[in-house]
Amino acid sequence: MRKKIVAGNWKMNMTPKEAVSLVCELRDKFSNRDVDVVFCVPSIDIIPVVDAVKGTDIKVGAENMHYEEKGAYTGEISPGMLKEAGVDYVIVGHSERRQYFGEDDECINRKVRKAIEYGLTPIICCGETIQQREEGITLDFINKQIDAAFLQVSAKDAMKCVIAYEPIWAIGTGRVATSAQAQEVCEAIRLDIRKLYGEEVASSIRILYGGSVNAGNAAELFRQPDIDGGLVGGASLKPDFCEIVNYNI
Ligand SMILES: O=C[C@H](O)COP(=O)(O)O
Repeated sequence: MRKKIVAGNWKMNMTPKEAVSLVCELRDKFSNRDVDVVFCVPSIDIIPVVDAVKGTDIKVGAENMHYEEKGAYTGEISPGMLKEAGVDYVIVGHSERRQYFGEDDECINRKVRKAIEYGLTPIICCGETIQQREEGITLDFINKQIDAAFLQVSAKDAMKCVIAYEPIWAIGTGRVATSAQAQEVCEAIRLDIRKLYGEEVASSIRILYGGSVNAGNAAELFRQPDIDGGLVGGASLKPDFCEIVNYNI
C-alpha cells in the first residue's frame, strides 16, 4: 500500500515572515496520518520553515536546485546546501522551469541523479501542453519525459523518487483534469516505470497529480488507483491545503 503525499509548491510566493506565519497557522491542522505532508518553498524560506515544522512530521522541499555541487553559478543553490538546511524533497523539472528557464530533459536527468546522490527525494514533474493533448500525443510525450528523467537511475534509486503528472493546461488555470484523464496518464506512467524497472518499482513508486487541485476536487482525484496524492500550487498558500491533506477525514 503506497502512502499518499500532498506537497505544496509555493512557487515565488511568501516572504520569510509570511512563510512562518502560514506554517504556524497550518501545522497543527493536518490530522491525516495516511498522508505525508511536504512544503516546497522558495530558497529564502527554507531555513525558517524547517525551524517552524520542527517537532512535527511535516517535511520541507525545495522548488529547484543546481545539478553541480559548487562553483561559479550565480544565484543558484546546491544539493549540499539544501541537505544541510534540512530539506528532504526537491521539485525537479516543473513545467515553469522548463518553459521560463530553458531546462531540458538532460538537465532534469542530471538534477534527478544529483538529488538522489545527496539523499534528497526528487519530485519529478512531467506534463503535456493543450496542443499535445489535442493532437493525441499525450501518453507518448509523457513517456519520453519519464524515460529521459530516469536515464542512468538504478531500480533501487528509482523506487525512492516521486513523479508528479501536471498537465500544463491545468496549472493555475482552475481547469482541473478530470479524474479519468488524470488516472489514465498516471496509469500510463506506472506502466512505463514497469517497463523500465519491473513490478516492484512500479508498484511502490508514488505518482502525484498536479494542476488546479483544491479542497473540492482532491478526494475524487486521490481515490484513483494510480494517483498517490497531489502537487498543489495556489491552494497550498491557504487553509485549503489542510482540507486537501485531510481529504478523506
Ligand atoms: O506545482 C504545482 C502546480 O504547478 C499546480 O499549480 P496549481 O495548483 O496552482 O494549478
